[in-house]
Amino acid sequence: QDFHLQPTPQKYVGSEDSVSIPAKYSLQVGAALQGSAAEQLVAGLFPDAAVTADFSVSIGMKGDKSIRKYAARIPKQAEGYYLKIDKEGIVVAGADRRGVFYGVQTLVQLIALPKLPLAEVTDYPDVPYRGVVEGFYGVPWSREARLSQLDFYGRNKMNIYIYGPKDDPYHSSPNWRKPYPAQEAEQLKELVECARRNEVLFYWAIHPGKDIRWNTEDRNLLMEKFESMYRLGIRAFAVFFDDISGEGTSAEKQVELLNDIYHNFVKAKGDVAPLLMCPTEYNRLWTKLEGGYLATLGGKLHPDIGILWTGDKVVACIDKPTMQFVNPLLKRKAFIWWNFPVSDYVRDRLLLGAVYGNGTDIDDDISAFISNPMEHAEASKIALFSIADYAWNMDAYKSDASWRRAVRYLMPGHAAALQVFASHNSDLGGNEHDFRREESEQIRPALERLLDAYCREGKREVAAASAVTEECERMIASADLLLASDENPALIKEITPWLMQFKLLGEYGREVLCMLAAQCDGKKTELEKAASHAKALQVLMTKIDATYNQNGFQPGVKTGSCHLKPAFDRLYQEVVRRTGK
Ligand SMILES: CC(=O)N[C@H]1c2[nH]c(C(=O)Nc3ccccc3)c[n+]2[C@H](CO)[C@@H](O)[C@@H]1O
Repeated sequence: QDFHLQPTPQKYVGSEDSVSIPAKYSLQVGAALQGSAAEQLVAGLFPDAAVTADFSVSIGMKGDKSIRKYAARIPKQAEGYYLKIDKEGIVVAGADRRGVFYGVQTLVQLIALPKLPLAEVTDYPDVPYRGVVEGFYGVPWSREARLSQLDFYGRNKMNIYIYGPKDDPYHSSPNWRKPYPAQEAEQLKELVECARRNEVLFYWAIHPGKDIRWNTEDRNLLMEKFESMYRLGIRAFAVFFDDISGEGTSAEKQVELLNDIYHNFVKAKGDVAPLLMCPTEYNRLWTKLEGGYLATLGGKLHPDIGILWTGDKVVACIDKPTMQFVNPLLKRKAFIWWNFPVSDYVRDRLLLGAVYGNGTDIDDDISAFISNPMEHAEASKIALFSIADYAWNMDAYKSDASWRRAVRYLMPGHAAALQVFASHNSDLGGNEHDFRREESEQIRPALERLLDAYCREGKREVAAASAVTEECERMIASADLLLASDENPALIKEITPWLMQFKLLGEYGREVLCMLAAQCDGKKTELEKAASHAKALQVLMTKIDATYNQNGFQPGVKTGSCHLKPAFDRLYQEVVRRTGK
């Protein structure tokens, strides 16, 4: 099998045999699916159905007559589906509406193969809610980026998106009390419809805690804001109380507000998804058990209200002990808000590395696993692809393989080049949350051998030098290939400053290795030539760092900063020292 379904299904039984969908086929779609996203997806896949034909396509939900023969094969889990492809036809039988949609999404992937394999897929998600919270500080995503994200979530079986950009003044202070202006309102309506087409629950979050007053006026203003969002088509709501101080932090007042919203808005409307809240104490490190904040939430917040949690720290991987601490306090399964690949506290870096470190035994302990991504929407898809894979089927999750599939998914025509770039743009460097990621792992041993041999003994370890030189050549070529590519313009636009810096870093590394060779061989003229080029490249990297991405927090453009750049700088200094310059 030379393909991999995304996310990895719970059970796939395929065969080498295949079938071609004949020109004449019949199509049956269960009545309950009328107007659904699944029906729209199927209509695009099978536009020319005949009334009768030998080859039949049957798409239905549990209870539909069209798939009753397969009812027993439908998984009992919510959003599960059974998919069968044989010589006589295709069946997609879903446990529910979203399950049908996911079964059709899997069919879309199989139909895209060179040959449609005969297969049976029995599949369902491990985690009920899987998706994204646009919850970062910094430039909120654009309309185009959000539309692209929602389509991506539909294809990757993510079912939730929470709109909560910290720097949207109508989500947070000062304008959370005010309705959106007309243009923004229209864009939100458009997003809600796009989410529906992708079977994504569109949550709108409010962040009132910075200046909320616990009085009737603000209560009414908040309720009216929710009403105005409801009129835009939003049917899922959240209240965030993170990163605030003052009277907004009162657990009792937060509980009273949330329960009021639950009873008098969510239940009253009857068609609104479960209410969610982000607590002020949203991670273990900040929990003051003696203060009773979490105990108050756990004991008094209506049990149907979901409570978000970032883990043992603001930025931390999630494991069984994490959940064993928080769930008893909240008296419910926490709704995980994973602060990765968010980079709003290391804005000079791109976090393009693999998704790893979370427990694969926590599927029964969490009600959700949602990711807080980077302001770079397209680049975030590398991590989001794997988060979708992990949350759908934890047992099958293989971090590195998923990461490579994610890279290929984003740029199939330049996967090798993007993989080189991503492998050296993953660590955060020193940061306030002490959260680090692996970077440059494959070349790291050669770097260490090269450094050790030269810095300790003044020797050029030939094999290591050759490996590092080859990596520098790969860096230079990859940067050029990606900068010249028009395969994924949104991605290239986001990462161009880092690609420019990455190419310079590759050239710098190559020149430093020339310096080292010339010094070892006693070639003075070559050494001087390489040294002056390396120095010029240092100046150019400094200029890039001072020119691009000049945000007010962590300005600049860092790349290969965990192992590559430090090693090249160390070697440069050592050559200079050894030549007595
Ligand atoms: C729940 C949560 O993570 N809230 C915010 C958040 N808060 C923090 C803090 O570190 N907040 C903080 C630190 C010190 C003092 C007050 C607040 C990080 N993050 C995320 C990552 O930067 C950020 O994207 C997010 O909006």
